[in-house]
Amino acid sequence: MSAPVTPTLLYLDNVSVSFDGFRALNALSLAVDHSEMRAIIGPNGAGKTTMMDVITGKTRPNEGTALFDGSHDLTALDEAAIAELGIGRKFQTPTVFEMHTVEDNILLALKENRSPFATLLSRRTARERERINALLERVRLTGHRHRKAGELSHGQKQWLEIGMLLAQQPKLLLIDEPAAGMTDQETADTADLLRDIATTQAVIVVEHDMTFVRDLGVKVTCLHEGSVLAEGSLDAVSANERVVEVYLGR
Ligand SMILES: Nc1ncnc2c1ncn2[C@@H]1O[C@H](COP(=O)(O)OP(=O)(O)OP(=O)(O)O)[C@@H](O)[C@H]1O
Repeated sequence: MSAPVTPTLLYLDNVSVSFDGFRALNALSLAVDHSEMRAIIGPNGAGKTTMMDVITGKTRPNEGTALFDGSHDLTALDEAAIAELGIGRKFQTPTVFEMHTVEDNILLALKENRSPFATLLSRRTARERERINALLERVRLTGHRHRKAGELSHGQKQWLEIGMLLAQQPKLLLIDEPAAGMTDQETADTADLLRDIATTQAVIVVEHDMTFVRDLGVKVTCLHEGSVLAEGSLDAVSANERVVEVYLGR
């Protein structure tokens, strides 16, 4: 039977995760549509990282449903199989190949399954050149393509890593605190970049910087003690008394 066609790309229902009896996620439910960007906020320990770990297969829930792109059961798949389904994750610290040029980093990501040595020595096909150009343009690094990745600013390294993830053509991109350590200009440019990415794939972004979240202009979910405390526009969520009490007012 083929999967039903719904706007929902990611569907979490009643997901709980316990560590030694402590509930890091407590009956968490969340649905994200195709090409939706969602911002996840909430105090330290709210369960944001644990939620990302469940989505990527790093942590198995004790209870609950986690479906992706129709009927793929994320709780039954390992991390490699989930990445293969089209879920890419970007951690807070950028991990790029510092000694290689910006464009070679993208090339290596395009050909992830081949040895780096063979990849860098082989001739690039016209199709590869086209894809590298498009990805560099998208992450605003065209003018930096011949520089070593290690010479880029912190913000540019983050964009390069996002470009490397996009090379895998994920359907859903999970991004952890992209604005941390960025200048104000880089933060604003990153909001722009993510808004652009969300026109073609879904994005879940965990962030504490409320100026950045406001710039994203998307639906916000506030987690607290492993559950959804409030969901809606940033204005609506910010006006929620409980959200102010446990998070924004602190
Ligand atoms: N492997 C683990 N073993 C035991 N407890 C854990 C483990 N991973 C997370 N926890 C606990 O689960 C709770 C949720 O943690 P999580 O890292 O998901 O929160 P978070 O919202 O990402 O917080 P932060 O904003 O600080 O990153 C915390 O109380 C944390 O101490």
